[in-house]
Amino acid sequence: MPTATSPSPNSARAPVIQLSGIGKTYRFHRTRPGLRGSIRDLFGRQQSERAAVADLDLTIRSGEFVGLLGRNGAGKTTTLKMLSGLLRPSTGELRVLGHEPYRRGFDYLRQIAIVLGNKSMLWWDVSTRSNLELYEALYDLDHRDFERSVAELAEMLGVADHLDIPVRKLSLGERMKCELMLALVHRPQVLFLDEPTIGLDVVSKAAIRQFLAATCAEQGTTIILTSHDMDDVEQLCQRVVLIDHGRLRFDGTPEDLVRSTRPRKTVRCTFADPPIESPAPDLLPTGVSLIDADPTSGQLIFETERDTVAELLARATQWGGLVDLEVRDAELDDVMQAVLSDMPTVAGESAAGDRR
Ligand SMILES: Nc1ncnc2c1ncn2[C@@H]1O[C@H](COP(=O)(O)OP(=O)(O)OP(=O)(O)O)[C@@H](O)[C@H]1O
Repeated sequence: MPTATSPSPNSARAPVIQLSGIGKTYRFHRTRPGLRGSIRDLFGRQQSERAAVADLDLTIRSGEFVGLLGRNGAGKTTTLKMLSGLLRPSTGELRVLGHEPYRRGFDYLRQIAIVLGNKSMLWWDVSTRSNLELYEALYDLDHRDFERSVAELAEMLGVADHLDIPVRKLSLGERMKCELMLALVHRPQVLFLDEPTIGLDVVSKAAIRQFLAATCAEQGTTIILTSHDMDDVEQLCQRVVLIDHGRLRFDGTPEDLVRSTRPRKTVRCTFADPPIESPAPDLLPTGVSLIDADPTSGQLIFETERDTVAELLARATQWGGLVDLEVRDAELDDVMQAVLSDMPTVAGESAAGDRR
């Protein structure tokens, strides 16, 4: 399990988001089971608390596209909610664009946007255009700038034909694109995305990823994304921040995460006529292992240290009949699976007092 943090590749740019010792503890009450339990609850409820985020230090710079990763319950949404001002941190100092987000000052809100994949910000009974016009009034946008933004966003997202249809009649993919339009119509500097591609088909996912990549690259928008879809992360994020039980476990590039977790390379050799199914270990360079052999397709798959790849390729060429080969790092998906299954599953909950 990697614990190291590596410096951001964008360290020359201005910090936009700064978290120092940020923690969030939820307080809630537990209900007792059964009728007797409900009656006892009337006279005093069991209080509990859960530390969802603890001691988080992080700096994110202008124009970065950062993936906030972790398994279910790791504290990603809580972190995004603190960043966007929906929640106030219990401890620590948090600044986004120089503002304390929880104050929800208008100056701050007009510079950010949040898109929650499982919660709509659009008003369902009216069209997307009406929703956009509401935002135009809310943010007091210049009408010509607004029209230009709407036209550009609609073209980039391919939703020009859907703008005048009531939101409830849109498909999930169409609605998600309209959610993004609504979030970006006032040209925010920072965009928070919580699972924006959840439940979408491959075509819609690809369109949204392309749009987000262009928004970050062309507009310079700083984007923080949480997603369980590692293709989102691999294709979009220059940096990944891995949290577990609300604590920072890794901060670096996706490539660094892969290398520090699964440093070995996979070499897939395809032979016209597979020469060996289970090669004797002395046929392979030291440190190379055969992890799969498929005589039907003629494929042999090896795992090897980086510096043994060339030697393995030289041997494979000598075996004859080599028609194709592929050398690659482990997939981010496999890496995340390895990293997450490595982490202990303790619940960060404690009784805060029992007012019986
Ligand atoms: N309002 C709340 N009251 C009490 N506990 C909460 C509340 N909201 C979240 N939690 C708890 O805080 C922890 C972190 O939740 P959070 O939603 O931030 O996780 P997450 O990483 O976004 O998970 P997922 O990937 O499943 O969305 C979880 O254990 C969750 O049960």
